[in-house]
Amino acid sequence: MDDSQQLQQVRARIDALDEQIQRLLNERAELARQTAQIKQAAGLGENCFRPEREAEILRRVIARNPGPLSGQEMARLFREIMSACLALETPLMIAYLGPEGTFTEAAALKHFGHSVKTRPLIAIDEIFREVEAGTAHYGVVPVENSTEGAVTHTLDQFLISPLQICGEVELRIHHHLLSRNKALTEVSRLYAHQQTLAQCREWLDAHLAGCERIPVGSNAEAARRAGNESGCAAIASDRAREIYGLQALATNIEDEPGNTTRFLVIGSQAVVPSGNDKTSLLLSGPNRSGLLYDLLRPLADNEISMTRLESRPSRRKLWEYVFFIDVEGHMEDPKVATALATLKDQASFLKLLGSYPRAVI
Ligand SMILES: C=C(O[C@@H]1C=C(C(=O)O)C=C[C@H]1O)C(=O)O
Repeated sequence: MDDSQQLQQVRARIDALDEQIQRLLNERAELARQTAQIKQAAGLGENCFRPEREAEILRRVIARNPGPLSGQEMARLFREIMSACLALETPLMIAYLGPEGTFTEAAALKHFGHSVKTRPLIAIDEIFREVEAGTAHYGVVPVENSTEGAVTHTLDQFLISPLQICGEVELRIHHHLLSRNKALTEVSRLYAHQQTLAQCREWLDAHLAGCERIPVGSNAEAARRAGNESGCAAIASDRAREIYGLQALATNIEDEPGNTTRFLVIGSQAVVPSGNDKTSLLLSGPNRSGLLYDLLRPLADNEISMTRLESRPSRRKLWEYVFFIDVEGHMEDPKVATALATLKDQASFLKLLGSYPRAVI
């Protein structure tokens, strides 16, 4: 058998497999549709998205995957399959911190897949309002960056919003220097979001020391401006480069190679346990010595691991703070429930922001 015959044979096998995969996908879609009908008949609401079920499916895909495709790659494919199946019913509407081309858009698509509808909004409080009003099923907002820390606008919204956290997304962030101009020497003004300027400070000091740095609302907005003005550049993503037709004068200019942003998915749904969850809460008490120690003791006593602690001004009294705490486990897990019951007695203010599956992909 010569090479071309061999190739033909292998291709014929691929074609046969593709046919099977396609048939199975449609069979799966039909079953997903049936579950949606059962849920609707049972009065479980028109939104059929189940974060805990999707997280379980993705974890199982990774655990049983023999390769050669990597577990993460396979999970991404299944992410899209579930997204398409769900869109057969009411496609989800996801509000995110825009404009188009932001990392928050990338995070929203990573979490929900590409079969959802998305709506870019220009401020974090607008996303909360849109989801509260029910015009979007979920919202996606940034909450912390591994280099620069908390996104305080998001934390402050949780003080006043009734929404729950339904999920988290982690995204590796790569920043590029984008411009209409062809050389670094032609650039005298630089636009980017404040956090991004901070994440690239060392690179900018070394390569664009004399350039004016102008903070703007988002990196996508920076890219839009760089597309309209000569002699300026933006720091933004590769997606923003495509959208605004810019050239990359330098790539991956973030100071920390592991630069990662964590996003939260907000909605009005309480998520049931998935088997690997986190719980977020807000705590505060009257300012006195040992307050934080006392507030954290019930967690330690119940062997609950805290993954994050952030403090913000309470906005009620000068030098009084609220603590944002993330712990491992679901609020229905016995140990977490015991700790929360004790905390409720001790803190003057306790607000549960939600339990949700840990990020899988
Ligand atoms: C199919 C269901 O509903 C939705 C679709 C899923 C899927 O395609 O696998 C999984 C969870 C839900 O978001 C279900 O609950 O089983």
